[in-house]
Amino acid sequence: MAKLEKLLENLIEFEVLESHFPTEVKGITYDSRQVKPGYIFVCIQGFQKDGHDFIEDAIGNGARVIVIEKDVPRKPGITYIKVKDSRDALSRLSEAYYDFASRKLNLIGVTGTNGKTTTTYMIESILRKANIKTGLIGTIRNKICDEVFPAKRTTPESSDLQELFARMVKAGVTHTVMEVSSHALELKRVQNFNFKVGVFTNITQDHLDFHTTLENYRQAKSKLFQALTLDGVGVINIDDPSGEYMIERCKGRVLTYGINNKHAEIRGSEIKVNVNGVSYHVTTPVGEIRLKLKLTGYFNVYNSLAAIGSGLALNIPLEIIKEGLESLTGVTGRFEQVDCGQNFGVIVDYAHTPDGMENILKTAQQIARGRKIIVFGCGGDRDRGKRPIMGKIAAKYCDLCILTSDNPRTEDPMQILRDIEKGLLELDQPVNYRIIEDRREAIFYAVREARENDLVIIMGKGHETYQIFKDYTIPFDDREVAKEAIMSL
Ligand SMILES: CC(=O)N[C@H]1[C@@H](OP(=O)(O)OP(=O)(O)OC[C@H]2O[C@@H](n3ccc(=O)[nH]c3=O)[C@H](O)[C@@H]2O)O[C@H](CO)[C@@H](O)[C@@H]1O[C@H](C)C(=O)N[C@@H](C)C(=O)N[C@H](CCC(=O)O)C(=O)O
Ligand SMILES: Nc1ncnc2c1ncn2[C@@H]1O[C@H](COP(=O)(O)OP(=O)(O)OP(=O)(O)O)[C@@H](O)[C@H]1O
Ligand SMILES: N[C@H](CCC[C@H](N)C(=O)O)C(=O)O
Ligand SMILES: [Mg+2]
Repeated sequence: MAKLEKLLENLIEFEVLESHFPTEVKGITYDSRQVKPGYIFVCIQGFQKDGHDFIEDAIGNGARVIVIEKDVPRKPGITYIKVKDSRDALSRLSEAYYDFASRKLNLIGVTGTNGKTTTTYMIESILRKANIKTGLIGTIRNKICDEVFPAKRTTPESSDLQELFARMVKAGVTHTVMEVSSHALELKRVQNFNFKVGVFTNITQDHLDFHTTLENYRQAKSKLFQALTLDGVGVINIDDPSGEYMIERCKGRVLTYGINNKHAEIRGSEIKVNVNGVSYHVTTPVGEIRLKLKLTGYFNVYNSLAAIGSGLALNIPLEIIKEGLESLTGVTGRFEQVDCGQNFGVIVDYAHTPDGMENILKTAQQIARGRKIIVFGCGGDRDRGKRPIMGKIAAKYCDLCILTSDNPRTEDPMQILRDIEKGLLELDQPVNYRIIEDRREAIFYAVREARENDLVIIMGKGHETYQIFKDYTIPFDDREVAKEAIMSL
């Protein structure tokens, strides 16, 4: 509970159009359906809907303070506050409502097209090894110490974040590691936050439906490095073509990592990838270590170098960093093996971008002893440009490609598959492929086709336990379906 007057001290540029002070505030939200008595309702003009259209619902649910960007008919007994930017106001009001919880935590933010979830898991493991009480926010789940909470999106809305932070502070958490998506940076979900560490993994094509150009996408990502604390550190991949761009925009100290660039301060070498993991050597400004990760793939060396940089930025000893990384056994739905004793391999992975896919298939090539069979699709209502590119990559690396639905959302599933097929057919060589729209059938088909030593890669949905169609969502878990398919042999 807080006094509205107190919260308004944290707002800039606002006008109280109608006031009924003093007002006790019992919560704050941007969604009329979440309003409870005594809540502030902040109206956001979104991409699909306009929050101003739901003011009546919000008042019906008990909102007594309405934050607006444009003029609306007023009702007696209700306080109306007009602001220039509702998303900014949401962030500022909730920051004050939750007693500036974000400032009481050491925030470690990870951004980049691929590797955010994996890197946050690695950093969490290091922090825990150092006996630090941690919070985690990301695609798979949110965590406060050992307590797990479901995640709706990669980076929640600002008020939901502040609420989580407040619970973290209450639980004694001192460090919070979070994924910071480009949507979050663009839509001000992390506006006014100060990050102690900002990590840049990489930028490759994705989300052009939202950002329209790669330049806008890159610029959105760079905002994380402008939001560092004065003593903050930007941990930046300088093998990535956008690394330099992030360095130029980094407000704090820079710590670079890489494999190819000999100027990288944290540098991996002597990399050996095998089916159960990867081993390599790392030089850092404070010493050298040999590492044996239980996660496989060349790309995971990059993720771990980012995690090492974060650990060093937080003054964690190298030995503890090594222990933290080596004790991580895997990340749900990322190169996860499904083993029911069958004589071929089955991997479930979350690659959903051309770069992620290429990385996984290169790893598959390094470890596979037989044919590679891929089952994948692309999400609807997301970047359409990546579809043919992914088709082409699949055809280049795999002996059999099975195109199937991912989350079609509001799009026609067959149209998505035809978009992928276009790329698949661009290759000069003949491609062995099938289109099976139903994902369950597709997985069963792949498993039935697999012979001894083959590798079936079921890609794109990883940890997801649902499939989203236009008008409904069904429970769906690639790992469970793969098990059923194997057991049916
Ligand atoms: C493009 C995008 O990110 N959109 C998000 C954004 O939508 P929006 O602001 O346009 O909102 P809107 O749906 O048009 O509605 C406008 C306002 O009316 C409100 N409303 C709406 C209906 C109602 O009955 N009552 C009501 O008050 C809404 O709560 C909202 O405040 O804010 C909404 C509320 O928080 C989000 O649900 C919505 O996420 C959509 C569903 C989404 O799919 N987002 C994805 C793309 C996303 O954010 N992904 C990133 C990263 C992905 C990655 O890691 O690769 C993520 O961080 O998860
Ligand atoms: N550093 C990396 N470079 C390229 N591909 C990667 C990297 N790390 C992971 N991947 C691939 O991308 C997939 C997603 O990885 P992860 O979940 O860690 O990324 P993310 O950035 O959190 O994704 P999202 O944008 O959905 O939150 C993995 O399953 C793997 O196939
Ligand atoms: N966080 C990513 C995940 C995509 C995963 C894929 N299964 C899809 O639904 O497109 C996104 O929202 O673009
Ligand atoms: Mg993620």
